[in-house]
Amino acid sequence: MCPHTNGDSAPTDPSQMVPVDISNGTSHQASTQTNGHAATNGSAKQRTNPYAPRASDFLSNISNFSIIESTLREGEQFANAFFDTKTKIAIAKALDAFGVEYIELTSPAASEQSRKDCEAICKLGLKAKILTHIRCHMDDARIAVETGVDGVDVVIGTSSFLREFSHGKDMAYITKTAIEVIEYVKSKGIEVRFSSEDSFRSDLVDLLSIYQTVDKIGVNRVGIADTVGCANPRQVYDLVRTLRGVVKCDIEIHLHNDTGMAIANAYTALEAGATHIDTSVLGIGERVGITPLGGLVACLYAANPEYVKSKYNLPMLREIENLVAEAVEVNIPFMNPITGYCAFTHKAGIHAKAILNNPSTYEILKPEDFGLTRYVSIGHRLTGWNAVKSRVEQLGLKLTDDEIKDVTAKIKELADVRTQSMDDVDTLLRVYHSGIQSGELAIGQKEALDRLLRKHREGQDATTSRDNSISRPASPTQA
Ligand SMILES: CC(=O)SCCNC(=O)CCNC(=O)[C@H](O)C(C)(C)COP(=O)(O)OP(=O)(O)OC[C@H]1O[C@@H](n2cnc3c(N)ncnc32)[C@H](O)[C@@H]1OP(=O)(O)O
Ligand SMILES: O=C(O)CCC(=O)C(=O)O
Ligand SMILES: [Zn+2]
Repeated sequence: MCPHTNGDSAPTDPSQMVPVDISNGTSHQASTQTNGHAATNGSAKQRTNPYAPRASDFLSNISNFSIIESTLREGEQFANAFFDTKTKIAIAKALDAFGVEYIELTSPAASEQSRKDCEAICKLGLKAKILTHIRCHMDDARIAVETGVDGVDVVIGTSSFLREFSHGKDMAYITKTAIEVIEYVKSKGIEVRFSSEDSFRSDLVDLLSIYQTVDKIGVNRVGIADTVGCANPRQVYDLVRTLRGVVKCDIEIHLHNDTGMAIANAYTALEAGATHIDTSVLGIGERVGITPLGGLVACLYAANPEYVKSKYNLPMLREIENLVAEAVEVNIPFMNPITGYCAFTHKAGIHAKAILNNPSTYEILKPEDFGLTRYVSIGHRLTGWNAVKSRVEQLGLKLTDDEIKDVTAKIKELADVRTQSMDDVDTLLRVYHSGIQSGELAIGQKEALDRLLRKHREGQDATTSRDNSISRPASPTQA
């Protein structure tokens, strides 16, 4: 496996982790769901979460949205990205199998190979609709409609920065060209979207006026773009909501992550009435990229798990992220939602105890819904006797609670020097258990325990060196 990618969301040394068996009646399923947040069934009284998404909000599309997956367009703008045809096809097929509604491809005007790749992906017969992304220009539009795409995403900058320093056109020219391009694409019987680049630094009157114009001529969607990642959730809510009152067509949003707001802004856009969200796998794109597919899915799953599970093949997420990470030669970030390597590993004793009783205490996402495993880490000084007890039971050892507390103290003493591997902990538990069984050990007899551990280690060293002398095979190079 590529060193950059993830095998599971567990730390690289699984020997330090206890996989938690959720089939023992302590799973999320044993709890009840309240607005996507699980509440315990036991003595704890259930209350409605006042901060949960309000189903009564008639504008909200939290449970009614489409993803426009732009790894093969915005993602190709990531500094490290080069996708050959085979890789593009593999990514497109994986995204389709995951269930995204749209796949957006680089402009066929960018290069001859980009055009051929666009045609090749259109011919795959995927369920997802294939879009390409072009400048607001008739030359690009003519090339795009010939590729076989299901729709064309048209964009042009409307902020004074871009009008002055990018294309140099005024709003009258932009509006006239937009109408020409939209009508042309529509005449070919395919979808068309019009987007203003750098929307959050554009004049609101200019924006609403051009969106209203293109809505009237029958554009399928209008797009808002936070091209420089400057927007905050409140600004996103205000702009989307205002636009919702002005156009009848769908509303797409494209959010850059320069200030870390891309997921929160996407969520807010849906609450305000946006219908389509742009994503890329791992968020790759220009600079630090855009709303990541995995992070958005995590956020929307937390709001409505059943809806998200019904739309997308969630266990595929890890595979898709690994595919793209490998293609662009980056690591999966350790703090990535869902697939970050510690995303479902619990460490502190207080957390571990509660998780073992009911995973919903410290998890908003169920690892099993993403084909992943929950782990409890116990070989460290923050561990507690409840976590150790769970391991004792997994190993089939019989110890009283007081004995488990006693051996937990030993784990902490050892872990004050260095973190103990799972093998270290298991050995200690077994030695402790056999000492208790044989009567060589009683609670609190630290020296006796140290003696037993030393004896065990010496016995092991002897076995290992005997084994080595008998069975160590000659290495291939020596043969
Ligand atoms: C915010 C975004 O991510 S938008 C999408 C970005 N995507 C891309 O840029 C796709 C890859 N780009 C390319 O391959 C090339 O830039 C091409 C083929 C599109 C254009 O290449 P060139 O003709 O060599 O122009 P260059 O890239 O230097 O400059 C962009 C040109 O497009 C014009 N332009 C920029 N944005 C737009 C727009 N939205 N609509 C119409 N024209 C535009 C500029 O004025 C400039 O025109 P000029 O040739 O008269 O100076
Ligand atoms: O077409 C769009 O809506 C967005 C274009 C883009 O990538 C951006 O503005 O950052
Ligand atoms: Zn972008």
